[in-house]
Parts: sequence; C-alpha cells; structure tokens
Amino acid sequence: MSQKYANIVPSADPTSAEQTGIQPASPKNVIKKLPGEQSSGDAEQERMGKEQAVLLHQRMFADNRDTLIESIDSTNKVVGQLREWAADHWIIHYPETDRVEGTASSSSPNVRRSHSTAPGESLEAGAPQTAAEHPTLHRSYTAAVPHTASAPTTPTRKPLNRSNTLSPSSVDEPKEGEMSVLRLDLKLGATTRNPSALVKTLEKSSIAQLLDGRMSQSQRHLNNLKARISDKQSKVLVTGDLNAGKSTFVNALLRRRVMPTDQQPCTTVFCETLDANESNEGVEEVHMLKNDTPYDRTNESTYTKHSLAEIEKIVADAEELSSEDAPLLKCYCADTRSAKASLLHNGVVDISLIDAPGLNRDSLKTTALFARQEEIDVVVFVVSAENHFTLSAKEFLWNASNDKAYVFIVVNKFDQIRNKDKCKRLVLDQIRQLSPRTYEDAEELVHFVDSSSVFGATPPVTPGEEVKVGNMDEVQGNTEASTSFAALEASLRDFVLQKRSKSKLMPAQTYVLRLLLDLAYVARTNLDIAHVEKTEAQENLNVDRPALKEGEKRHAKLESELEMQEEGIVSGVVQGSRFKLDKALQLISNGQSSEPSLVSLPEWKGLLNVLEYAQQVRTALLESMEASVKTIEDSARGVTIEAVEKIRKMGKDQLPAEAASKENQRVFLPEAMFAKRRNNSRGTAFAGLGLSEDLVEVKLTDLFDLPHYILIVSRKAGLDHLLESASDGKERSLTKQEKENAAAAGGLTLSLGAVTLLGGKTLGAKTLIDSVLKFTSLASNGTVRKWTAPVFAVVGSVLVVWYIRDLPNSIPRNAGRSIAHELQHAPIASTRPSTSGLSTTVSSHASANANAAATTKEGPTFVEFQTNRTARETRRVLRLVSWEVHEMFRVHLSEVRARVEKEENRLKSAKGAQNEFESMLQKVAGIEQRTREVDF
Ligand SMILES: Nc1nc2c(ncn2[C@@H]2O[C@H](COP(=O)(O)OP(=O)(O)OP(=O)(O)O)[C@@H](O)[C@H]2O)c(=O)[nH]1
Repeated sequence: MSQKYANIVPSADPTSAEQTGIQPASPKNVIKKLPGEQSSGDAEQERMGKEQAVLLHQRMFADNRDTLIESIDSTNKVVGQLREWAADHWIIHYPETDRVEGTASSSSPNVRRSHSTAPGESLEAGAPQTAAEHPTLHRSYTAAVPHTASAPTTPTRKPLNRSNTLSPSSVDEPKEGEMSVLRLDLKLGATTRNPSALVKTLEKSSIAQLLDGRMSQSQRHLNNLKARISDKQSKVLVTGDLNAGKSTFVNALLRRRVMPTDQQPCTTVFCETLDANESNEGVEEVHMLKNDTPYDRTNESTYTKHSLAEIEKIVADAEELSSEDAPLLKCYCADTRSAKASLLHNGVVDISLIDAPGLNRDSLKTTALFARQEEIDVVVFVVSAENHFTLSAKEFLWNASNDKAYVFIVVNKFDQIRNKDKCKRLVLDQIRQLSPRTYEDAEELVHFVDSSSVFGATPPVTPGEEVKVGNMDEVQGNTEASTSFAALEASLRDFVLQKRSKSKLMPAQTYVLRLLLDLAYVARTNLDIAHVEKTEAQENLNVDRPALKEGEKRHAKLESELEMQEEGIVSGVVQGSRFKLDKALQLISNGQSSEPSLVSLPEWKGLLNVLEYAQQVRTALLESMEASVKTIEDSARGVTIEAVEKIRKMGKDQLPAEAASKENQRVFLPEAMFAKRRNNSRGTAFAGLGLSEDLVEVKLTDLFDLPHYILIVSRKAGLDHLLESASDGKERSLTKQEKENAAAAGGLTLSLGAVTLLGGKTLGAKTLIDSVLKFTSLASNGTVRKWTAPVFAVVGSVLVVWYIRDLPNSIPRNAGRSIAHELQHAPIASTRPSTSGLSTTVSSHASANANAAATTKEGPTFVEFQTNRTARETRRVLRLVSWEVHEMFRVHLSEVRARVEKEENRLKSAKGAQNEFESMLQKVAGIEQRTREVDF
C-alpha cells in the first residue's frame, strides 16, 4: 500500500496496533477475518477497520484512476503528435525491420531500460484483451533523458516473462527485439510463419502506413480504456454447472427471488441485475435487449420492457433457443437494504450481477466468451457440493483462471453434504489443479454455503417478491449456514471492490506501459536511423556540394573555351575556302580547269564540232569548279573531324570520370556533312552548287567574245569609267544612251582593235586617236583609197584564219571568263530563278551582267555562298558536338544538384526526426514514470 494512504488508517502505527490489539486496517487483513471468529468488541473494531479499508480502496482507486487517465491522455497525445508529424516529415521505421546494421548488440545511451514483470503477469497486447489480474506488476523501467545526439545504436528490450504455464499461448508476449502493442501482425500466405521476413520485403512506406494504422488502433483502444476506467460499474458474472444453484445464489445476494429457480435446469438467458435506484431512476423493470441493436436505456426502441414478474415466462420461452440466440435481460431491481449490507447498492461502486445459463456443451462457449469480456470484473463460479466439478465446469474454470487469474468460487448446497470436511478437501484439491491462484487465497475466494438457507424454510413463490427472512444486517451468527453466507457476502464485496481496482485499472496500466515501451522502441530505432541518415547526408554533402561548385565553374569555363574553339575553326574554314575558290575562279577565267588533276578540258575536234567542243568545255570547267567545291568541303570535313575529337576531349577532361564515361554521345558521321548539297544536285547538273542551269548552256560569246573586245577597246578609248561604273558592283544600271554610245564607239574601233590584238598587245588611248586621224587623212588620199579594199580583204582573211585557228584556246578562255564573271558577280539568289536572263546577245549579256552587278546585294556571290555554306555546315556540326558536351555537363550537374538537394532534405528531415524523437523519448519517459507509480 502506498505510504500516502497510511494516515487514513487510524491504527496504522504498529505501536498503536500492539497497544490496542487492532491490526492496521488494510484491504487484505480486513478480509482475512471472518464474522464469527471474533468477539463482539473485536467485531466492532473489525467493522470500523473494514469501513476504513473501503474508504482507503476508494481513495486509492480514485487516485490511480486519475493518474491512469492522465497517462492515457498523455500517451494518446504523444501517439497523435507522432502520427501527425510523421505524415508530413518522416517515414517511421519499424523496429523489427529497420535495425541499424552493425549495432544490433549495442544499447542506446539515450534510453536505458530494464523491463521485468512479476510471475504470472498478464499483459495486454494489440487488440483489447481480457483484464489481467496480478498481485503486483514489478517493472523497472528507466528512461534517461537524451542530451545529445548519440552514436547509432539499436534499442534492445528484455522479454517479459510469464510464469503462468497454464496456457502459454493465451496471451501474446513481447519477445526480444519484438514489438507488442504496435506489433504488425502480418498473416499472408506462406510467410505467415515468419511475419518479420514479410515485413522486410515490404516497402518502408507501406510498413509505415501499417504502423500508422496500428497506432490509430491503439489510440482507439486508449479511448476505450479511458471510458472503461471512468465507468463506475463493476460486473459480476455468476456462472457454473447446470442446476448448481446459481439463480438461488443471485436471489440470495439480492434477498429477493428475482431469478426463477427450479429443480430442473431452467436458466437459458443472461440476466444482468442492476440496482434500480442507481441505474433506472428507481423504477423496477426488465429490459429485453434486441439482437444486433446496441442497448441504450434511454432509447426504448433498443429493447422491450417487461415487469420483474415476467422474467420466469421469458426464461421459459427461451428454453427452446440455443444459448447464442437467447435474449439478454437487464433487470432493474430495487435493493432496500442499507449500503453497508447491499452488494448492488453499496455506496462505493455500482455492482451488477449477471446470472448466466448453466454450463453444458451448448452454452459453454457462449458463457466463456461472455466471461472474457473486459466489462466482467469478477467471475463467481457456482459449483454444487453434491456433484463437484463437471467436465464443462473444469474447462470453463481452467480458461477463466487464465484470463482473470482469480475466480470467486461458491460451493453451493453444502447443507446437503454429510462429510463436509471430506467434501471441502476434495473440492479444494480440484481447485488447486484448476486455478492455483484461487487456491492460494482459498480462505477468501472459496466459500462453502447453502444459498437456500437465506430464504428460510418457505421461500417466496412469486418472483420479484421480497423474502421474509429477516435482515441480514442483523445476522448474529444464529445459524452456521447464514454465517457462512454472510462471510461469503463480505468477502465477495471486498473482493469486487479490491479486484475492481485491478480488473479495471491494471489492463489500462499494462497497456499504457506496453504502448510506451513500443513507442520508446520506435523512437530509439528512428533516432538511431536519423543519426545515421544525418551523418550520411552530411558526408555526402561534404562531397557533393564542392563537386557541384567545381562542376559549375568548369562548365562556365568550358563554355567560353568551346565558343572560342568554334569561332577559330569556322573562321579558318572560311578563309581556306575563300582562298581556294578565288584561286579556282582565277584558273577558270583563264580557261583552265580549277582542278587539273581531277578534271581536264576536252580535245579540239575540228571546226565542224565547234559547238560540241564549246559545250564540253563549259561542262568541264563547271565540273572542275564543282571539284574545287568538293575539295573545300573535304578540307572542312577534315578540320571538323579533328575539331569534334578535340571538343569531346575537352568535355571529358573537364567532367568527372563517371560522368565522362557515360556513352550517351551521338555517333558523328563525317560523310553526312554536305549531304544536302549532294542531294540537291541530283535533279539538275550543278544545282547543288547554287548555280543556274544557264551556265551549262553554250553562249555565243564562248565562240567570239565581242563584248569583251569592245570592252577592252572601249577602255582604251576612255570609256573605262563608263563601263567600269556599270560593273564595279555599284547599284546603278547603264542608261540607254550610255549603252548606245558604248556600242557605237565599239563599232568604230573594231578593226583597229583587231589589229592591235593581232599585234599581241593593246594600244593606249592616245595611239588609238592617232590611228583614227591617220586613217582619216589617208582616206582622203586617192592612192590610199585605191589600196584600201585589197588591204582590208587580206587583213580580213588573215583575221578569219587566225580566229579559226585560235578557237581551241579562245573558247575555253571565253567560256571560262563568262563562267568566272557570272560566279564572281551574280548573286546566287537571283541566279537561281532567272534562267532566261543570260541571252546570246552582247547587249543582253552586258545588260545581264550589269543587272547581276546591280543586284549583288540581293544575295551572296558564288564564293560567298560556298564559303558560307561550308562554314555553316562546319559550325552546325561543331555546335552539335558542343551541345552534346554541354548536355553531358548539364545532366551531370543536374544529377549532382539533385543529390545535393536530396541530401539537404535528408539532413533536414533527419535533424527534425532527431529533435522529434528525442522530445518524444522524454515525454514517454515522464509518462512511464507516472504510470508506473500506480500501485495496486
Ligand atoms: N438444498 C439446497 N438446495 C438448493 C441450494 N441452492 C439451490 N438449491 C435448489 O437447487 C435447485 C436448482 O436451483 P437453481 O438456482 O435453479 O439452479 P441454477 O443453477 O440456477 O439452474 P440452471 O440455471 O437452470 O442451471 C432448486 O430447486 C433450488 O431450490 C442450496 O444451497 N441448498
């Protein structure tokens, strides 16, 4: 008994007890003494002592109940907070699956506990179980307050021993490294035998969800426990063999013949008798409960109302029914006795008596289930002294003893026994085997009585009628039977009061302690995991953060390097291409193949084949130009191949090895470069070069380039400025007058120009004018006039011969000059569509040239076009490769960044978890300490 209750007892002081001869009152020593064993003075002392003991029990119960309610509320709050916090911040690790590797044998320095239970301790695990009754629950449970983050450890727990070997499997007990209340009971298929193996295969989040469900269940159970310990009512189930006298015993306790009795087995219903004053506003009546409808006294639709006198009929009507279908009765019965004498109406606790059907094969299961209910605080087992224990009785008693540990046994009809000592010995021997705990306290728990003696010789016939047997309060021990029954009543009353504390409070205490144990186990496991996670996250961040910074720096540097590289390579390609093409054009304008090793000019096949020759020359010159273009493409391709290798190497050099080794690069196909041009050229010859089809056609100027000679002569005649201005690329067209002047001047100087050409050198303007003056003066002379015609004829013939002989050379020159001029001056954009622009007339050609020159700005010239194209293709490939390198960097950096982000979240989460679980451990330790202080 707690020290704080000692001063309630007047004779608690041992000295005082010696002096007065009165033992200190306690629930235990009070009920040890039976009425009749003491003198009247002693009896008075005893009575006072009992009152004190009742008061003491009452206070202890109230205090313990309040403490446990507070513990239940606090525990419920801890569980609720954990669930709420975990929903957003942490996947709770289940201890049995989430041990921290390598730390299995260590114990957490944060929380140290040893856990032991008294022999026979019954522990409530998981779902609501039966009330456990034990004299003491010894448990040493200490939880040190965590100060700082500890090294990773795995919590250990000691198994809870249970020495009651009657039914080892009846109660789930936590084993080493196992959860109890929050244990996940996974029974699926083949893994049923090894649930923890199944747990390990489940996703952590799934397990956390299951655990959350378990915690939710535990919260509901905590609420039920709170409701139960707040409930002032205690239920006493009276059961036993058929016809043992149960109904007679209940009637005797009530001092009224409420339940029908008969020599034949008759009780077929469970009838709970309650004090009408306490429970039904003083109205005596019977409520017959409806199956499957929860009973509510204030709601008449949940039951049918009957009078007390109708009970016998109800019981008789139910005889045909099985015990499972038999109705449940609530019998409100007024107890007129004083609170001191009444069991139902005792002023301390509301007791109800439940008269159960006699045990047989049919009713055994139903009654056993009924007895297991949490609401049943005490089981009174009535056995006939004549028959002792039947098989059904033995089975029931065996199981009931495991559930409740103590059973109050009434050996009835003891008056019928002649050799009472022998009967007592035999019955007690059986009890010793069936319920050892009851046997140990047999003096209090086993009573040999004659229930019928309470009613005297003429028991009342009408059910509900009060018995005229005198007031048991005034029993003076006139008969041995009534004395025995009075002793039984006193013992039963004290037993109910005493056991109420344990039957109601102990399951709550046990459950709360178990739940706290599990919560601490969960907290320590998660604390350890959080510590490991924090350490790992920190270590990873120490690597990844600098790696990310370095990677970003390298990437920025590489970016500018790649840009420079690209610009350098492309400008090299541009310069090389331009140089090559300019040189090619120069050769072509001189009538030579730009690629003599690849393309050679055709052979002269005579004057008759002059047109064919001219065509072949044009084609050959254009082919040589195409070959030159191909040469610059090949050159650009070669440069690009090298550059691609270099760029990739630059990327790999800057990337970490694991990122650089990833083969996610595209395959570079050099031959795919400039494939577009080749595809374009499939349709028309040289179209891929961006050239007009007209360039392939033979022009008249290929045979005799009159405009060229005119141009030369004109230049000599001082018209250079005029014609040059038309061909200098300025955006100006020749006027009609200018063109006519140019043509007239050309006509005048034609012959002289021819002469000067024949001489193999050109004349200056001064010489030209001098020649004209001389020619004029000569023409006025008659002699000269006479020789003019023959001279002209001879000169003309010579010129024709010379012209014909020079055709093999002049055609390539003329065609080459024409092609080169076109390529140098005509914009590609305008060249393509204007197929009819290059006519065969001198004037139109000049005009076309002039137009081409004038529209140069509309598009690039051939050289610019090819140079740009080559550069663009080269740049495209280089950009693609650079993009690949950037992409590798981007992927690598985004991976590192994601890792950093993940580890930062992990770190934050782990730190949060540490705080949460440390705080939880503190709370759990505090609640546990207060809960453990509840002493029964
Ligand atoms: N002599 C004697 N007879 C008793 C005693 N108790 C009950 N009886 C008689 O035994 C018979 C059966 O009593 P009940 O109280 O109906 O027995 P029960 O156990 O309630 O019967 P069921 O509920 O039907 O199993 C009745 O005739 C009672 O009068 C007793 O202590 N002494």
